[in-house]
Amino acid sequence: MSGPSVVYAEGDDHRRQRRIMAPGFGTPQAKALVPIFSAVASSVTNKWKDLLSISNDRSEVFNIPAWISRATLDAIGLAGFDYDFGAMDNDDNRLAKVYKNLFADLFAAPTNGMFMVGTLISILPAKVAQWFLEYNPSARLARARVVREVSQDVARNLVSAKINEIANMEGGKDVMSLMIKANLSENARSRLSEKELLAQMQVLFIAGHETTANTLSWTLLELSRRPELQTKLRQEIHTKERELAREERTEFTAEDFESLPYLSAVVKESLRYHPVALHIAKMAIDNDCIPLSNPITTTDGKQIDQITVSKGQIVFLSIPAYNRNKAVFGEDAHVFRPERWLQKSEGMGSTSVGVYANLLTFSGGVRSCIGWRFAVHELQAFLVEMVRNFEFSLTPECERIRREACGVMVPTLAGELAKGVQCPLKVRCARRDEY
Ligand code: HEM
Repeated sequence: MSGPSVVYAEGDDHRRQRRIMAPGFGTPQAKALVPIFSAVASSVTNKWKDLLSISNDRSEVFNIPAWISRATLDAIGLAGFDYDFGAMDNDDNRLAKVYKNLFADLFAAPTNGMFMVGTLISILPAKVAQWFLEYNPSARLARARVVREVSQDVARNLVSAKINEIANMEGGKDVMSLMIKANLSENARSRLSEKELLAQMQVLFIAGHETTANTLSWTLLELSRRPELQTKLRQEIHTKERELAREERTEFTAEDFESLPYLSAVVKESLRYHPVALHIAKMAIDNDCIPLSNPITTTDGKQIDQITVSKGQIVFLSIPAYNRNKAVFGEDAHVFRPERWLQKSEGMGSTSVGVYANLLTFSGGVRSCIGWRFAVHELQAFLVEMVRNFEFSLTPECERIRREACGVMVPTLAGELAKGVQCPLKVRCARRDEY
Protein backbone atom coordinates (compact mmCIF):
# COMPACT_ATOMS: atom_id res chain seq x y z
CA MET A 1 0.00 0.00 0.00
CA SER A 2 2.93 2.37 0.45
CA GLY A 3 5.62 1.61 -2.11
CA PRO A 4 9.41 1.83 -1.43
CA SER A 5 9.19 3.35 2.07
CA VAL A 6 11.36 2.90 5.16
CA VAL A 7 9.14 -0.01 6.22
CA TYR A 8 9.89 -1.81 2.96
CA ALA A 9 13.60 -0.96 2.57
CA GLU A 10 16.42 -3.25 3.73
CA GLY A 11 20.08 -2.84 4.74
CA ASP A 12 21.90 0.27 3.45
CA ASP A 13 18.78 1.51 1.76
CA HIS A 14 16.91 1.38 5.06
CA ARG A 15 19.76 3.16 6.90
CA ARG A 16 19.79 5.91 4.26
CA GLN A 17 16.01 6.45 4.45
CA ARG A 18 16.00 6.39 8.24
CA ARG A 19 18.85 8.97 8.43
CA ILE A 20 16.93 11.39 6.23
CA MET A 21 13.70 10.92 8.21
CA ALA A 22 15.34 11.21 11.64
CA PRO A 23 15.44 15.06 11.97
CA GLY A 24 11.63 15.15 12.01
CA PHE A 25 11.34 12.70 14.90
CA GLY A 26 13.71 13.94 17.63
CA THR A 27 12.80 14.93 21.22
CA PRO A 28 12.52 18.72 20.65
CA GLN A 29 10.50 18.17 17.47
CA ALA A 30 8.02 15.89 19.25
CA LYS A 31 7.71 18.30 22.19
CA ALA A 32 7.01 21.19 19.82
CA LEU A 33 4.01 19.27 18.44
CA VAL A 34 2.15 19.15 21.78
CA PRO A 35 0.01 22.29 21.07
CA ILE A 36 -1.15 20.66 17.81
CA PHE A 37 -2.09 17.41 19.56
CA SER A 38 -3.94 19.32 22.28
CA ALA A 39 -5.83 21.44 19.73
CA VAL A 40 -6.92 18.38 17.73
CA ALA A 41 -7.97 16.59 20.93
CA SER A 42 -10.07 19.59 21.93
CA SER A 43 -11.80 19.55 18.55
CA VAL A 44 -13.16 16.11 19.58
CA THR A 45 -14.06 17.20 23.10
CA ASN A 46 -15.86 20.31 21.79
CA LYS A 47 -17.94 18.15 19.46
CA TRP A 48 -18.78 15.78 22.32
CA LYS A 49 -19.76 18.73 24.56
CA ASP A 50 -22.16 19.99 21.84
CA LEU A 51 -23.76 16.53 21.54
CA LEU A 52 -24.03 16.14 25.32
CA SER A 53 -25.64 19.55 25.70
CA ILE A 54 -28.64 18.43 23.63
CA SER A 55 -28.96 14.91 25.03
CA ASN A 56 -31.70 14.20 27.62
CA ASP A 57 -29.61 12.95 30.51
CA ARG A 58 -26.44 14.80 29.52
CA SER A 59 -24.76 11.55 28.54
CA GLU A 60 -24.14 9.80 25.23
CA VAL A 61 -22.70 6.54 24.03
CA PHE A 62 -19.85 7.14 21.59
CA ASN A 63 -18.01 4.55 19.54
CA ILE A 64 -14.63 5.83 20.75
CA PRO A 65 -12.27 4.53 18.00
CA ALA A 66 -14.49 5.93 15.22
CA TRP A 67 -14.06 9.44 16.68
CA ILE A 68 -10.46 9.15 17.70
CA SER A 69 -9.13 7.69 14.48
CA ARG A 70 -10.43 10.71 12.54
CA ALA A 71 -8.82 13.00 15.11
CA THR A 72 -5.47 11.20 14.97
CA LEU A 73 -5.59 11.44 11.17
CA ASP A 74 -5.98 15.20 11.55
CA ALA A 75 -3.10 15.16 14.06
CA ILE A 76 -0.75 13.38 11.64
CA GLY A 77 -1.85 15.81 8.89
CA LEU A 78 -1.05 18.89 10.95
CA ALA A 79 1.98 17.61 12.82
CA GLY A 80 3.40 15.54 10.00
CA PHE A 81 2.66 17.76 7.02
CA ASP A 82 1.29 21.07 8.34
CA TYR A 83 -1.89 20.21 6.48
CA ASP A 84 -5.44 20.08 7.78
CA PHE A 85 -7.22 16.99 6.43
CA GLY A 86 -10.36 18.23 8.21
CA ALA A 87 -11.36 14.62 8.94
CA MET A 88 -13.08 15.67 12.20
CA ASP A 89 -15.31 18.20 10.50
CA ASN A 90 -15.92 16.54 7.19
CA ASP A 91 -17.50 13.09 6.97
CA ASP A 92 -16.67 12.99 3.26
CA ASN A 93 -12.93 13.42 3.71
CA ARG A 94 -11.33 11.13 1.09
CA LEU A 95 -8.48 9.88 3.18
CA ALA A 96 -10.59 9.32 6.32
CA LYS A 97 -13.10 7.41 4.18
CA VAL A 98 -10.58 4.99 2.68
CA TYR A 99 -8.88 4.43 6.05
CA LYS A 100 -12.13 3.79 7.93
CA ASN A 101 -11.96 0.24 9.37
CA LEU A 102 -9.00 -0.44 7.09
CA PHE A 103 -7.15 -2.97 9.23
CA ALA A 104 -10.28 -4.88 10.20
CA ASP A 105 -11.47 -4.98 6.56
CA LEU A 106 -8.11 -6.17 5.26
CA PHE A 107 -6.91 -8.58 7.90
CA ALA A 108 -9.69 -9.54 10.36
CA ALA A 109 -11.00 -13.11 10.39
CA PRO A 110 -8.53 -14.39 7.77
CA THR A 111 -9.91 -17.03 5.43
CA ASN A 112 -8.10 -20.19 4.30
CA GLY A 113 -7.69 -18.50 0.92
CA MET A 114 -5.78 -15.64 2.58
CA PHE A 115 -3.37 -18.05 4.27
CA MET A 116 -2.82 -19.73 0.93
CA VAL A 117 -2.14 -16.40 -0.83
CA GLY A 118 0.20 -15.36 2.02
CA THR A 119 2.20 -18.56 1.66
CA LEU A 120 2.21 -18.34 -2.11
CA ILE A 121 3.54 -14.79 -2.30
CA SER A 122 6.30 -15.62 0.18
CA ILE A 123 7.66 -18.31 -2.15
CA LEU A 124 7.01 -16.72 -5.52
CA PRO A 125 9.72 -14.57 -7.13
CA ALA A 126 9.13 -10.91 -6.08
CA LYS A 127 8.05 -9.76 -9.54
CA VAL A 128 5.47 -12.55 -9.92
CA ALA A 129 4.16 -11.92 -6.39
CA GLN A 130 3.83 -8.21 -7.21
CA TRP A 131 1.91 -9.00 -10.39
CA PHE A 132 -0.36 -11.39 -8.47
CA LEU A 133 -1.16 -8.75 -5.83
CA GLU A 134 -1.71 -6.11 -8.49
CA TYR A 135 -4.27 -8.04 -10.52
CA ASN A 136 -5.89 -10.42 -8.04
CA PRO A 137 -9.62 -9.57 -7.96
CA SER A 138 -10.17 -10.40 -4.24
CA ALA A 139 -12.22 -7.74 -2.43
CA ARG A 140 -9.55 -7.25 0.25
CA LEU A 141 -6.74 -6.71 -2.26
CA ALA A 142 -8.97 -4.43 -4.33
CA ARG A 143 -9.59 -2.37 -1.16
CA ALA A 144 -5.82 -2.15 -0.51
CA ARG A 145 -5.26 -0.91 -4.07
CA VAL A 146 -7.87 1.84 -3.62
CA VAL A 147 -6.13 2.94 -0.40
CA ARG A 148 -2.84 3.07 -2.29
CA GLU A 149 -4.29 5.18 -5.11
CA VAL A 150 -6.04 7.69 -2.85
CA SER A 151 -3.15 8.04 -0.37
CA GLN A 152 -0.65 8.36 -3.25
CA ASP A 153 -2.73 11.10 -4.81
CA VAL A 154 -3.03 13.03 -1.52
CA ALA A 155 0.71 12.51 -0.83
CA ARG A 156 1.68 13.73 -4.32
CA ASN A 157 -0.19 17.01 -3.85
CA LEU A 158 1.31 17.53 -0.41
CA VAL A 159 4.89 16.78 -1.50
CA SER A 160 4.79 19.17 -4.45
CA ALA A 161 3.27 21.93 -2.25
CA LYS A 162 5.99 21.37 0.37
CA ILE A 163 8.81 21.40 -2.20
CA ASN A 164 7.49 24.74 -3.52
CA GLU A 165 7.25 26.19 -0.01
CA ILE A 166 10.81 25.19 0.77
CA ALA A 167 12.07 26.56 -2.56
CA ASN A 168 10.47 29.89 -1.52
CA MET A 169 12.37 29.71 1.79
CA GLU A 170 9.16 28.85 3.65
CA GLY A 171 8.24 25.48 5.15
CA GLY A 172 7.48 24.88 8.81
CA LYS A 173 8.61 22.59 11.56
CA ASP A 174 6.40 19.71 10.50
CA VAL A 175 7.94 16.27 9.99
CA MET A 176 7.73 16.45 6.18
CA SER A 177 9.37 19.90 5.89
CA LEU A 178 12.24 18.71 8.09
CA MET A 179 12.54 15.55 6.00
CA ILE A 180 12.61 17.45 2.70
CA LYS A 181 15.20 19.89 4.06
CA ALA A 182 17.35 16.98 5.30
CA ASN A 183 16.96 15.37 1.90
CA LEU A 184 18.14 18.49 0.08
CA SER A 185 21.27 18.64 2.20
CA GLU A 186 22.21 15.05 1.28
CA ASN A 187 24.52 14.45 -1.64
CA ALA A 188 22.56 13.80 -4.82
CA ARG A 189 23.25 10.04 -4.84
CA SER A 190 21.84 9.34 -1.39
CA ARG A 191 18.78 11.56 -1.63
CA LEU A 192 15.27 10.13 -1.39
CA SER A 193 13.68 9.96 -4.81
CA GLU A 194 10.25 11.52 -5.29
CA LYS A 195 8.78 8.02 -5.25
CA GLU A 196 10.45 7.32 -1.90
CA LEU A 197 9.23 10.64 -0.46
CA LEU A 198 5.68 9.78 -1.47
CA ALA A 199 6.06 6.33 0.06
CA GLN A 200 7.24 7.79 3.42
CA MET A 201 4.14 9.96 3.53
CA GLN A 202 1.85 7.05 2.81
CA VAL A 203 3.49 5.06 5.60
CA LEU A 204 3.18 7.96 8.03
CA PHE A 205 -0.53 8.36 7.20
CA ILE A 206 -1.16 4.78 8.29
CA ALA A 207 1.50 4.15 10.97
CA GLY A 208 0.84 7.54 12.52
CA HIS A 209 -2.87 7.32 13.19
CA GLU A 210 -4.33 3.84 13.63
CA THR A 211 -1.71 2.86 16.21
CA THR A 212 -2.33 5.81 18.54
CA ALA A 213 -6.10 5.79 17.95
CA ASN A 214 -6.42 2.16 19.03
CA THR A 215 -4.04 2.59 21.98
CA LEU A 216 -6.24 5.46 23.19
CA SER A 217 -9.41 3.44 22.77
CA TRP A 218 -7.98 0.59 24.85
CA THR A 219 -6.81 3.07 27.50
CA LEU A 220 -10.26 4.65 27.83
CA LEU A 221 -11.81 1.18 28.05
CA GLU A 222 -9.45 0.22 30.91
CA LEU A 223 -10.18 3.51 32.69
CA SER A 224 -13.91 2.79 32.33
CA ARG A 225 -13.44 -0.67 33.81
CA ARG A 226 -11.66 0.91 36.79
CA PRO A 227 -13.38 4.20 37.65
CA GLU A 228 -11.15 4.70 40.73
CA LEU A 229 -8.07 4.92 38.46
CA GLN A 230 -9.90 7.33 36.18
CA THR A 231 -10.78 9.59 39.15
CA LYS A 232 -7.19 9.52 40.37
CA LEU A 233 -5.95 10.58 36.92
CA ARG A 234 -8.60 13.30 36.62
CA GLN A 235 -7.72 14.62 40.05
CA GLU A 236 -4.05 14.90 39.08
CA ILE A 237 -4.95 16.73 35.85
CA HIS A 238 -7.37 19.13 37.57
CA THR A 239 -4.77 19.96 40.23
CA LYS A 240 -2.28 20.76 37.47
CA GLU A 241 -4.92 22.81 35.65
CA ARG A 242 -5.34 24.99 38.75
CA GLU A 243 -1.56 25.40 38.95
CA LEU A 244 -1.50 26.55 35.30
CA ALA A 245 -4.37 28.97 36.00
CA ARG A 246 -2.34 30.56 38.84
CA GLU A 247 0.46 31.07 36.31
CA GLU A 248 -2.10 32.50 33.87
CA ARG A 249 -1.61 29.62 31.46
CA THR A 250 -4.22 27.39 29.89
CA GLU A 251 -2.16 25.17 27.58
CA PHE A 252 -0.28 22.10 28.79
CA THR A 253 3.29 21.70 27.55
CA ALA A 254 5.38 18.53 27.23
CA GLU A 255 7.10 19.54 30.50
CA ASP A 256 3.70 19.80 32.22
CA PHE A 257 2.88 16.27 31.08
CA GLU A 258 6.20 15.05 32.44
CA SER A 259 5.34 16.54 35.83
CA LEU A 260 2.22 14.33 36.08
CA PRO A 261 3.41 10.96 37.45
CA TYR A 262 0.04 9.24 37.28
CA LEU A 263 -0.52 10.31 33.66
CA SER A 264 2.86 8.89 32.77
CA ALA A 265 2.05 5.66 34.67
CA VAL A 266 -1.28 5.27 32.82
CA VAL A 267 0.36 5.82 29.42
CA LYS A 268 3.12 3.30 30.16
CA GLU A 269 0.71 0.73 31.56
CA SER A 270 -1.54 1.06 28.55
CA LEU A 271 1.36 0.66 26.13
CA ARG A 272 2.51 -2.37 28.15
CA TYR A 273 -0.88 -4.02 28.48
CA HIS A 274 -2.28 -3.21 25.06
CA PRO A 275 0.61 -3.14 22.57
CA VAL A 276 -1.28 -2.55 19.34
CA ALA A 277 1.52 -3.97 17.17
CA LEU A 278 1.55 -7.63 18.15
CA HIS A 279 4.45 -9.42 16.73
CA ILE A 280 7.34 -8.72 14.47
CA ALA A 281 8.84 -11.09 11.94
CA LYS A 282 12.62 -10.92 11.45
CA MET A 283 14.70 -12.98 9.06
CA ALA A 284 18.10 -14.26 10.26
CA ILE A 285 20.81 -12.92 7.94
CA ASP A 286 23.21 -15.64 9.14
CA ASN A 287 23.28 -18.90 11.09
CA ASP A 288 23.05 -17.96 14.75
CA CYS A 289 21.97 -18.95 18.28
CA ILE A 290 19.42 -17.14 20.42
CA PRO A 291 20.47 -17.54 24.07
CA LEU A 292 17.64 -18.11 26.56
CA SER A 293 17.66 -16.36 29.95
CA ASN A 294 15.79 -19.37 31.42
CA PRO A 295 16.25 -22.89 30.05
CA ILE A 296 13.12 -24.49 28.58
CA THR A 297 12.02 -28.10 28.24
CA THR A 298 11.06 -29.11 24.73
CA THR A 299 8.11 -31.41 23.93
CA ASP A 300 10.51 -34.38 23.72
CA GLY A 301 11.79 -33.69 27.26
CA LYS A 302 15.15 -32.09 26.39
CA GLN A 303 16.36 -29.04 28.37
CA ILE A 304 17.77 -26.32 26.14
CA ASP A 305 19.34 -22.96 26.93
CA GLN A 306 19.62 -21.66 23.39
CA ILE A 307 17.74 -21.89 20.11
CA THR A 308 19.64 -22.27 16.89
CA VAL A 309 18.40 -20.41 13.84
CA SER A 310 19.57 -20.87 10.27
CA LYS A 311 20.24 -18.20 7.71
CA GLY A 312 16.95 -17.18 6.07
CA GLN A 313 14.81 -18.52 8.91
CA ILE A 314 12.00 -16.27 10.08
CA VAL A 315 11.71 -15.57 13.80
CA PHE A 316 8.50 -14.16 15.26
CA LEU A 317 8.91 -11.88 18.23
CA SER A 318 5.78 -11.62 20.37
CA ILE A 319 5.49 -8.16 21.91
CA PRO A 320 2.70 -9.01 24.40
CA ALA A 321 4.58 -12.13 25.55
CA TYR A 322 7.41 -9.93 26.78
CA ASN A 323 5.19 -7.06 27.96
CA ARG A 324 3.23 -9.45 30.19
CA ASN A 325 6.22 -11.49 31.35
CA LYS A 326 5.76 -12.18 35.08
CA ALA A 327 9.53 -12.37 35.67
CA VAL A 328 9.79 -8.74 34.58
CA PHE A 329 6.47 -7.15 35.52
CA GLY A 330 5.49 -9.29 38.53
CA GLU A 331 2.87 -11.92 39.28
CA ASP A 332 0.08 -9.51 38.32
CA ALA A 333 1.53 -8.85 34.84
CA HIS A 334 -1.88 -9.81 33.44
CA VAL A 335 -3.62 -7.02 35.36
CA PHE A 336 -3.93 -3.40 34.18
CA ARG A 337 -2.32 -1.59 37.12
CA PRO A 338 -0.64 1.79 36.44
CA GLU A 339 0.64 1.87 40.04
CA ARG A 340 3.34 -0.66 39.09
CA TRP A 341 5.20 2.22 37.40
CA LEU A 342 5.17 4.28 40.61
CA GLN A 343 6.44 1.51 42.92
CA LYS A 344 8.71 -0.31 40.49
CA SER A 345 9.20 -3.99 41.37
CA GLU A 346 12.62 -5.61 41.25
CA GLY A 347 11.93 -7.42 37.98
CA MET A 348 11.27 -4.17 36.17
CA GLY A 349 14.96 -3.24 36.36
CA SER A 350 16.15 -6.68 35.27
CA THR A 351 15.95 -6.23 31.51
CA SER A 352 16.79 -3.48 29.12
CA VAL A 353 14.89 -3.61 25.85
CA GLY A 354 13.10 -1.30 23.47
CA VAL A 355 13.19 2.45 23.06
CA TYR A 356 10.67 3.41 25.75
CA ALA A 357 10.05 2.38 29.36
CA ASN A 358 11.73 -1.00 28.94
CA LEU A 359 8.76 -2.13 26.86
CA LEU A 360 8.80 -3.86 23.50
CA THR A 361 5.74 -1.93 22.30
CA PHE A 362 7.75 0.26 19.92
CA SER A 363 10.27 -2.55 19.23
CA GLY A 364 14.00 -1.87 19.50
CA GLY A 365 17.18 -1.57 17.48
CA VAL A 366 17.59 -0.21 13.99
CA ARG A 367 13.99 -0.86 12.99
CA SER A 368 12.34 0.47 16.13
CA CYS A 369 9.36 2.79 15.77
CA ILE A 370 10.61 6.11 14.47
CA GLY A 371 7.46 7.87 15.74
CA TRP A 372 7.49 6.72 19.38
CA ARG A 373 8.08 10.16 20.91
CA PHE A 374 5.40 11.56 18.66
CA ALA A 375 3.03 8.78 19.83
CA VAL A 376 3.76 9.25 23.55
CA HIS A 377 3.08 13.01 23.43
CA GLU A 378 -0.04 12.49 21.37
CA LEU A 379 -1.36 9.93 23.86
CA GLN A 380 -0.62 12.29 26.76
CA ALA A 381 -2.31 15.26 25.07
CA PHE A 382 -5.45 13.30 24.16
CA LEU A 383 -5.76 11.69 27.59
CA VAL A 384 -5.38 15.01 29.40
CA GLU A 385 -7.97 16.69 27.21
CA MET A 386 -10.46 13.82 27.40
CA VAL A 387 -10.17 12.82 31.04
CA ARG A 388 -10.25 16.38 32.35
CA ASN A 389 -13.50 17.03 30.48
CA PHE A 390 -15.38 13.73 30.63
CA GLU A 391 -16.16 10.66 32.67
CA PHE A 392 -16.12 7.42 30.76
CA SER A 393 -18.10 4.36 31.82
CA LEU A 394 -18.92 0.91 30.49
CA THR A 395 -21.99 0.13 28.40
CA PRO A 396 -23.67 -3.33 28.39
CA GLU A 397 -22.00 -3.96 24.99
CA CYS A 398 -18.57 -3.73 26.63
CA GLU A 399 -19.09 -7.29 27.94
CA ARG A 400 -18.75 -8.39 24.31
CA ILE A 401 -15.55 -6.46 23.55
CA ARG A 402 -12.86 -8.73 22.18
CA ARG A 403 -9.44 -8.18 20.70
CA GLU A 404 -9.11 -8.69 16.97
CA ALA A 405 -5.57 -9.09 15.68
CA CYS A 406 -5.61 -7.52 12.25
CA GLY A 407 -2.22 -5.86 11.67
CA VAL A 408 -2.94 -3.77 14.75
CA MET A 409 -4.93 -5.03 17.74
CA VAL A 410 -8.37 -3.44 17.56
CA PRO A 411 -11.48 -3.74 19.75
CA THR A 412 -14.49 -5.39 18.11
CA LEU A 413 -17.78 -6.75 19.50
CA ALA A 414 -18.38 -10.51 19.54
CA GLY A 415 -20.96 -11.33 16.89
CA GLU A 416 -20.53 -7.98 15.13
CA LEU A 417 -17.16 -8.33 13.43
CA ALA A 418 -18.65 -7.10 10.16
CA LYS A 419 -19.31 -3.72 11.82
CA GLY A 420 -15.56 -3.24 12.26
CA VAL A 421 -13.82 -1.51 15.15
CA GLN A 422 -16.12 -0.87 18.11
CA CYS A 423 -15.62 0.29 21.66
CA PRO A 424 -18.89 1.91 22.78
CA LEU A 425 -18.41 3.87 26.01
CA LYS A 426 -20.84 6.07 27.90
CA VAL A 427 -19.54 9.62 28.15
CA ARG A 428 -20.71 12.47 30.38
CA CYS A 429 -19.19 15.77 31.43
CA ALA A 430 -16.75 15.45 34.32
CA ARG A 431 -17.64 17.00 37.66
CA ARG A 432 -15.09 19.22 39.26
CA ASP A 433 -16.41 18.92 42.81
CA GLU A 434 -15.81 15.22 43.31
CA TYR A 435 -12.73 15.68 45.49
C1 HEM B 1 1.11 3.65 19.98
C2 HEM B 1 1.61 3.99 18.82
C3 HEM B 1 2.61 3.18 18.03
C4 HEM B 1 3.06 1.89 18.19
C5 HEM B 1 2.64 0.90 19.25
C6 HEM B 1 4.05 1.64 17.16
C7 HEM B 1 4.75 0.45 17.02
C8 HEM B 1 5.73 0.23 16.07
C9 HEM B 1 6.52 -0.98 15.96
C10 HEM B 1 6.42 -2.19 16.88
C11 HEM B 1 7.36 -0.84 14.90
C12 HEM B 1 8.40 -1.86 14.38
C13 HEM B 1 7.80 -2.69 13.28
C14 HEM B 1 8.74 -3.73 12.72
O1 HEM B 1 9.90 -3.84 13.07
O2 HEM B 1 8.26 -4.50 11.88
C15 HEM B 1 7.09 0.47 14.32
C16 HEM B 1 7.72 0.98 13.21
C17 HEM B 1 7.43 2.19 12.66
N1 HEM B 1 6.60 3.16 13.16
FE1 HEM B 1 5.45 3.01 14.81
N2 HEM B 1 4.17 2.77 16.38
C18 HEM B 1 3.33 3.74 16.88
C19 HEM B 1 3.17 5.02 16.42
C20 HEM B 1 3.82 5.56 15.34
C21 HEM B 1 3.70 6.92 14.88
C22 HEM B 1 2.85 8.00 15.56
C23 HEM B 1 4.46 7.03 13.75
C24 HEM B 1 4.71 8.22 12.87
C25 HEM B 1 4.35 9.45 13.10
C26 HEM B 1 5.07 5.73 13.50
C27 HEM B 1 5.90 5.42 12.45
C28 HEM B 1 6.59 4.23 12.30
C29 HEM B 1 7.49 3.95 11.18
C30 HEM B 1 7.78 4.87 9.99
C31 HEM B 1 8.02 2.67 11.42
C32 HEM B 1 9.01 1.90 10.53
C33 HEM B 1 10.42 2.12 11.04
C34 HEM B 1 11.50 1.34 10.28
O3 HEM B 1 11.19 0.31 9.67
O4 HEM B 1 12.65 1.76 10.35
N3 HEM B 1 4.67 4.87 14.49
N4 HEM B 1 6.11 1.09 15.05
